[in-house]
Amino acid sequence: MTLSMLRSVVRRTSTSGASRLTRRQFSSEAAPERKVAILGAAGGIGQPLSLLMKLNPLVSTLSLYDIAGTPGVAADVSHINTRSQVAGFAGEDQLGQALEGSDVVIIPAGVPRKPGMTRDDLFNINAGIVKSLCTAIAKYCPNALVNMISNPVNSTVPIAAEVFKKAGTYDEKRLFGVTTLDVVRAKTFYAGKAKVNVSDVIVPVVGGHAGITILPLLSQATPKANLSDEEIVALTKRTQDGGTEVVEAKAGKGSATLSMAYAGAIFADACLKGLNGVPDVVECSFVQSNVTELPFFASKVRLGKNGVEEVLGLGPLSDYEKKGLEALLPELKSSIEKGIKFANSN
Ligand SMILES: NC(=O)c1ccc[n+]([C@@H]2O[C@H](COP(=O)([O-])OP(=O)(O)OC[C@H]3O[C@@H](n4cnc5c(N)ncnc54)[C@H](O)[C@@H]3O)[C@@H](O)[C@H]2O)c1
Ligand SMILES: O=C(O)C[C@H](O)C(=O)O
Repeated sequence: MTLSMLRSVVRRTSTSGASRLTRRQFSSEAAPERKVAILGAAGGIGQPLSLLMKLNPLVSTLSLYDIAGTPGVAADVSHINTRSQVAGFAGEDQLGQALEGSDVVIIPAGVPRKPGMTRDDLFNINAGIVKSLCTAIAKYCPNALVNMISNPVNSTVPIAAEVFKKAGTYDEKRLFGVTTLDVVRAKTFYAGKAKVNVSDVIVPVVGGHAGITILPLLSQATPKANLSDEEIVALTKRTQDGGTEVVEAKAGKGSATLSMAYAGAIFADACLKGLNGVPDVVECSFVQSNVTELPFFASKVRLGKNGVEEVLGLGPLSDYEKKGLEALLPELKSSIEKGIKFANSN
């Protein structure tokens, strides 16, 4: 892959074409100073995500944090010929320094699934990791936009919200569960079935980020295609099971890392564009929401200078999607409640 191909990754968005404007609007010299911190930067997602964020011209400082291994990752990516200055931080005593002044904090820290596990099986380990990292975010960069990748996202986002509430720093506009990989998958699978160019495809994915809580709205997919009901069901299920497809193929060696780094880079890029005032930046994300009766829900979100500018509604749903929505609410509710309970009792 050439450098220009890699760079083009960060110029794309999954639900909005508007973000393609960025490189025209901000040359790297004119773009504001932006610090991005990656927590878990030495991991399977963290390393390729560090590479992709190093290629993003909107980043001026890239801060790579992990419990170990980050000085090496930082030294490696720092030799790449792009704008940002890179620094690696390892161990808890360097976490504050890693976070201070961050505009965007991306969190892929935590354990991944093995075959046979659900994302919820990661809760016991990852909930504690997320809680301690968010406690540090509240202390060292309370105004940062937080991009939560660590699973189970349906619970880790509510945990983060509770930690920030307790610290008195919670701003619902600044907390995001990263569900971009579901959109990336839905686009790829839809493009294959509809026989259209994937770069032209738009598919919103709503709900949450686990199994049936992932609901691609294929009735709203464009370019339009004449797919049968069976094809819609199969595409929905494949999108819902996309993570498991990768976990099984990796056969014990973890879950999606490369496609997740791609998705995480798209979402972080959208956050930076929003912060920089680029208009009409829209991505799907799991955020505090009034779209359903649940306190958190993934849907299209307009990003702006303060983070979430507007949580967009669902739009018209097919009967199949209405049933999918009804079915996902109880599971999503219980995952959200589990996160809230953990944060308040530990
Ligand atoms: N949201 C999504 O769509 C999505 C997609 C893929 C994976 N994930 C999740 O992302 C997480 C990471 O996956 P991975 O494949 O990169 O795992 P990995 O094990 O390869 O890397 C995780 C990294 O986190 C680090 N870490 C652990 N505790 C930490 C702490 N307290 N502070 C900082 N870093 C810490 C580890 O040292 C490791 O380097 C998993 O929970 C996985 O389920 C989410
Ligand atoms: O499936 C997983 O465990 C990782 C991630 O949530 C994914 O969707 O790939």
